[in-house]
Amino acid sequence: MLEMSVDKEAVELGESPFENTAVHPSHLHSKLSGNDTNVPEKPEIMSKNPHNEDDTSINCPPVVPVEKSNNMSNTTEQDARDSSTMGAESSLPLESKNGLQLPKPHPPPCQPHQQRFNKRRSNTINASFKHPIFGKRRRRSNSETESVLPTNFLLGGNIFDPLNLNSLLDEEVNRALNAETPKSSPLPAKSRDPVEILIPRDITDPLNLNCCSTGDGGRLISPLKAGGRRRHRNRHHGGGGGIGGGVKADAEGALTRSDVVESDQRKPSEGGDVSQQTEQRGASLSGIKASALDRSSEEMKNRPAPLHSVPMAQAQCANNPPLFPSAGGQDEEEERRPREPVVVASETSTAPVSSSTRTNAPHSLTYRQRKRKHVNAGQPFEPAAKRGPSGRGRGAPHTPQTGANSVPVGGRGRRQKKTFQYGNYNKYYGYRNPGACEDPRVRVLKPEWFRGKSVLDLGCNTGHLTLTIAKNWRPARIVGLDIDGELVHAARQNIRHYLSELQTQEARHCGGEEEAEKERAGVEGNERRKNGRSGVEEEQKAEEKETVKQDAESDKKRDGESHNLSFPVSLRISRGPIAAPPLPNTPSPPPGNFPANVFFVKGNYVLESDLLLATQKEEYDVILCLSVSKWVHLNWGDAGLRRLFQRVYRHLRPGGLFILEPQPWTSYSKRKRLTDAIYKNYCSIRFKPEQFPSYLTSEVGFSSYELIGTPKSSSQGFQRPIYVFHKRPSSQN
Ligand SMILES: C[S@@+](CC[C@H](N)C(=O)[O-])C[C@H]1O[C@@H](n2cnc3c(N)ncnc32)[C@H](O)[C@@H]1O
Repeated sequence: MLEMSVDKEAVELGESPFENTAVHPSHLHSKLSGNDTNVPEKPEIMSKNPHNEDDTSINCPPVVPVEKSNNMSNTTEQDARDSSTMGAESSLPLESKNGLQLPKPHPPPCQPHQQRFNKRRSNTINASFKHPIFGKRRRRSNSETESVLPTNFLLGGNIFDPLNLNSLLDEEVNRALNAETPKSSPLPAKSRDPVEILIPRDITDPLNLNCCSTGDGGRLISPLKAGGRRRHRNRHHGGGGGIGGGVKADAEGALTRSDVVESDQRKPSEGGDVSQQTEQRGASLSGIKASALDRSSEEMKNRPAPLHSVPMAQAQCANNPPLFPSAGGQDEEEERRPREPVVVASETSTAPVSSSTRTNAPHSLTYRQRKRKHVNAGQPFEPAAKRGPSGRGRGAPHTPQTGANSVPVGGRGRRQKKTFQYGNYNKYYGYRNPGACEDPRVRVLKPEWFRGKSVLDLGCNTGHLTLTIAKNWRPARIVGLDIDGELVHAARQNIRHYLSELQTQEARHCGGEEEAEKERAGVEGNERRKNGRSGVEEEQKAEEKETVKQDAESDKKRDGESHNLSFPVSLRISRGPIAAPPLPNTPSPPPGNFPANVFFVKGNYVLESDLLLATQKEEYDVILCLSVSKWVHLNWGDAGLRRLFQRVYRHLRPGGLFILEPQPWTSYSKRKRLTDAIYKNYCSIRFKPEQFPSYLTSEVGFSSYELIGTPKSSSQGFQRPIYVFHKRPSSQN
C-alpha cells in the first residue's frame, strides 16, 4: 500500500495494456526497442525490493517492485513517461537475486529521475512510516560489470579531484601539478572564423516591417563588412533620424551647434512628421521643425520678401529681381538647383504646403507614419532631422545635406553641419520653451494689439509664436516671414497642429459640457422621481435638449470637425485627435478665423539697397521682430539693420506698432566666426543694440517707445527686453 507511489516510476501507464501493474523496466525497454518478444503475456508482478532505498546521492533508478495495488491508478502520465524513459535508458543488465530484479548501476542519466522520484515519494508517503529501505544510503554495487572510471584528467586532477582544485591550495603542489600546463590544462582552440553579427539598420524595427519599399531599408549591417569601426554620431537611440540633442542654448540664448551634425536629411512627404522632441503633450509645439532640412539651406534665398504693397502671391510669383538681393554668394548655387515650388501666401487661402521631390533614405517608419504617431499623441510636428532638445532621432542614415548654409564637417559622404548663420535654428523653440506650453513672451504682448489687425512676424522660424497669436488673438491676418524655406515649410505644417490643438480644446469643452449634461440629467431624474413630474413635461425637456445637442453637432460639422466625431472625446482630450485635421476649404472665411488668418512666406526682409526703401508701402498694423536683429546685424552689418528698421517703419500703417526684442551685444561675439562675411561685419559694427531705441525714435521716425518687459525664461540667455515702438497716427504725421 505504501510502495505504490514509488512504483509509479516503474509503470508505463499510458502505453501499457496493464495498467495498475508494475512492469519491469526490461519489458519497457524491449517494448521501446520494438523487441517485445520477452514481454510476458501478463506482467511480472514485482515484489518489494529491499535494495531499493531512497538514494538521493547519485545515479541509480531505484526500481521498486511492488505488488499490484489499486493505488496504482494514482500514477500520472508523466510518471509513465518517466518510467518509459527509464526503461529506454536502462538497457542495463539486470541482476536477479531472490526473485528480485535489480538494474545495474548506471549513474548519470538516472539522476534527474531519482530526484523527482524522491520528491514525489516524500509527498505521498505517510510521514510516520519508516520503511527499512528509506533513510539508508544504498551502497554502490561492486559488480564486475561496473563502468570504468576515468583516469585521464585534462586539468591534472584525479578521480577524487577531477577539477584539480586541490592544486590551488598549495603553491608548490600547484606548481607541480601544473608543471605540464598547458598540456595538462590545454588552452582553448584558437581563432576560428569570427562570428559575424548582423545588426538591423533600425533597432526598433529589426525585421524591417515598417519599411516601405526603399531598397536597402531592411538590410542588415555587418560591422565586419562595414569597414571597421565607424562612429555614427546621432545614430544611437534607434537609428539616425534626429539631431541628437547637441544643441544647447548658450548664455545669450542662441544655440550652440558646434557638436551637432544634421543626421536626417530625408525629405519628408507633405504629410509631415511629428517631433518627439516635445515630450509633453501640448508642450507647445516647441520643436516643430521644418520638413526637409536638406532642401532648406540650398533653397534659401537671400532675398527680401516682397512685403510691400504688392499682394503676397503676386510678389512672390513675380520673383521681382531688385527685391531679392543676394547674400553670401548663395544665389549661384541656387540657380543650379531646382527651385522649391513657389511659396504663395494668398490673401484668401492658407499658404499651400509645398511638396517637392524628396530623396528618402531608408527609414523604419515612413514620414507619414511617424507624423501620425505623434499627432495622435498630440505632439507637435517636427521632421526627423529637426528634433528638439530631447532630440532622439530615429531612422536610417541620411543623405548629406548640401545647402548653401551647410558646412562640410568631414570627408566625402560625411554628414554636413549646418551653421545656422541666420539664427535659423530648427529646434529653436525646443530650447527657448523647453517642455513649456506657452512662450513667456506672449504674456507681455497685449491681445488688443493684434485682434482684427494686420500683423507681420519677421523671422518667424517655425511659426510657434505666429500661430499662437493667430489662434488666440485672431488678427485679421498674420504673415510669418523667414529667410529659411525649411522653417517656413515647418511653420505651415504646424498650422494643422495648432488646428488640432484647437479641436482638442473644443473637444475638452464639449466633453465637459456632456459630463455636465449627464450630471444634470441624473439630478433631474432624481427630482422627477421626487416630484412626480408629468411625462409630457419630461418629453418636452428631452426634446429641447436633443435639439440643442443636434444644433451643436451641426455647428461642429460646419467647422469641418465632423471627421473627428467618431473618435471618443476622452481619447481626443488625452491623446489628441486621430489625425491633424485638414485645412478647411472655406471660400471666404470671416477675417480673423484661424487658420485662414495665417500665412507663412519665405524671404529676406533686408532690402538690397536703400533705394528700394522708397517702394515700400504701408501695409501692417503690427510688426514683430523678435530675436532677429542680431542675425541681420551679423549678416548685413550696420547698414543692413538700419535698412531693416527703416523698412519696418515704412511698412507700418499710421499708429502701427513695432515690437522689437533685440539680442544684447555680448551675445554677438559667439557667432562672429560663423562665416567670413559675418566676421567682417562683426568687426565693423558700430551701431550697438543699446543705441537702437534712440535711432528708431530720433532717426527713423517712431514717435515713442516703451519697454514692455523682460519675460522670464528657463534659460538666462533668452531673457531679453522687449520694446514697443509707436508710429504716429496719420493725423500727426
Ligand atoms: C533666432 S530666430 C527667432 C525666431 C522668432 N522670431 C522668435 O523669436 O521666436 C531668428 C529667425 O530669423 C530668421 N531670419 C534671419 N534673418 C532674416 C532675414 N533677413 N529675413 C527673414 N528672416 C530672417 C531666421 O531664419 C530665424 O528663423
